Amino acid sequence: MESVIVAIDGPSGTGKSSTSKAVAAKLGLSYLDTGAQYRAITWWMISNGVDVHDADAVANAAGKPVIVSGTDPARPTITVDGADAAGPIRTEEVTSKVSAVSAVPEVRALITELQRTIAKDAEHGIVVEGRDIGTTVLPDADLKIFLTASPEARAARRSGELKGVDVHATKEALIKRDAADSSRKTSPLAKAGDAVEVDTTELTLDQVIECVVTLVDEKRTAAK
Ligand SMILES: Nc1ncnc2c1ncn2[C@@H]1O[C@H](COP(=O)(O)OP(=O)(O)OP(=O)(O)O)[C@@H](O)[C@H]1O
Ligand SMILES: Nc1ccn([C@@H]2O[C@H](COP(=O)(O)O)[C@@H](O)[C@H]2O)c(=O)n1
Repeated sequence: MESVIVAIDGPSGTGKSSTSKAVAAKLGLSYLDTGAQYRAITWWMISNGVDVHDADAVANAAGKPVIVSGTDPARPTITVDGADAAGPIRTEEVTSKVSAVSAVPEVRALITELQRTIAKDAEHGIVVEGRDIGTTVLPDADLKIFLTASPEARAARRSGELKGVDVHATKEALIKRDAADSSRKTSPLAKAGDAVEVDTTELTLDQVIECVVTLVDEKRTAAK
């Protein structure tokens, strides 16, 4: 198996981005952060005065922004209408509104199409991380991983990133976002039936990376 497609899904803060970037870099693969794309379209909606809780308004505007993702794991990029969106998509406002926008079927249809095109064009293969990659976007991925971790571990990790942020409030916000993402009708956050579940609660990031690299190697060996 020359080119390999790896799907990594899971709830917020389980280590999807950190793991996917490192695995892609180690194996010479491309990397796609699909959460960044949903954040980018949310940022565009906010910036253009679209009420994110009005699903019809979001659906009508969904085709307007041009979202481009750079897939080098050493320097992933995201632009909206040509402007760098890497900073603005990480604000508290975008984080609190992204689940409403990502639940709109028209948004998901457009972004899913974009994701499939990027995966198809990745010459050496790609690691794609998100919530519905193994179930919907790339159901034929060579390897599917579903990362989990306790809410306490995830909140502690996030609070470590954002100095001075209250761990309890962070935990509640994570739980709320996961509940919204898991309960939406279209393509909810879910583990694919054939995904390997890795509980990262007691693992270091390096151990998780090693685990995924080993699983990819096993797949490649089995395919020879
Ligand atoms: N196994 C681990 N042990 C300790 N810290 C970790 C581990 N995995 C990731 N982290 C840290 O946890 C934080 C969240 O990780 P990351 O952004 O990769 O999660 P995520 O699943 O992509 O989150 P989100 O879905 O919200 O974007 C980062 O600061 C990262 O360095
Ligand atoms: N495949 C995906 C990926 C993400 N989402 C939505 O985007 C939000 C932000 O994701 P992060 O990984 O950057 O935290 C997430 O909460 C989902 O609402 C999605 O729907 N599908």
